[in-house]
Amino acid sequence: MKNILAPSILSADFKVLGEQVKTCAENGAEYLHFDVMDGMFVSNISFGIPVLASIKGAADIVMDVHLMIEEPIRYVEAFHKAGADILNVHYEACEDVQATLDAIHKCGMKAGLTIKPATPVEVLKPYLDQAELFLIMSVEPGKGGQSFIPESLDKIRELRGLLNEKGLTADVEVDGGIHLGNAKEVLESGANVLVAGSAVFKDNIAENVKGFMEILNENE
Ligand SMILES: O=C(CO)[C@H](O)[C@H](O)COP(=O)(O)O
Ligand SMILES: [Fe+2]
Repeated sequence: MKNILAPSILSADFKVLGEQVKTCAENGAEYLHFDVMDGMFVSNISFGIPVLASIKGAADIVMDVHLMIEEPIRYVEAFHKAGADILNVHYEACEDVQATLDAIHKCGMKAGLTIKPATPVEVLKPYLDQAELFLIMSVEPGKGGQSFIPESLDKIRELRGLLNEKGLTADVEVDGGIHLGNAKEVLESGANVLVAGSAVFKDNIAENVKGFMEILNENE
């Protein structure tokens, strides 16, 4: 299973966003994690459709969009048009999860289904063959720079186990509090896509991405 780094631009320097995205891609990051917050599902507001459309051309990288918004089905088409490749929606934010995943697929995007730290993996069972990616939040969604919740490791193991039982090879992505010191154990638990915001965009971005790529490649 391919291991992938998804730098979260929530911690980027927006004055030079395009350059920083290019640095991530040039040093091995394959996904760019794009956190959208609506001030309702989470209390913060981040950025949205025009920013995505604008950075789409900055580098050759898969746009992995994490929608922390209520009723994301309303915006599926708009994010597709702006350049999303993978659209992650929260289980907790959808009135009709299946209809939302279907809408994402209808536009030709990959679907990601996301759960918050307090939501059990069990709720994903009906959708295991309905999404290409499952995102386990390892912090409370809403802001970057928080500490990894250790119980997330059990959730990752449980989810990978359920997928394996069914012979499914979906991406298991983990988001929140990931750094060079805990990346290996997150991968060993069964994740293959690591989101990292503050650990990538502090100090030397190229060196940080290279450090993650080394761990990702060693643990494939
Ligand atoms: O979805 C998110 C927050 O809601 C971010 O993707 C996440 O927190 C990444 O930031 P960091 O690596 O600094 O924890
Ligand atoms: Fe995120």
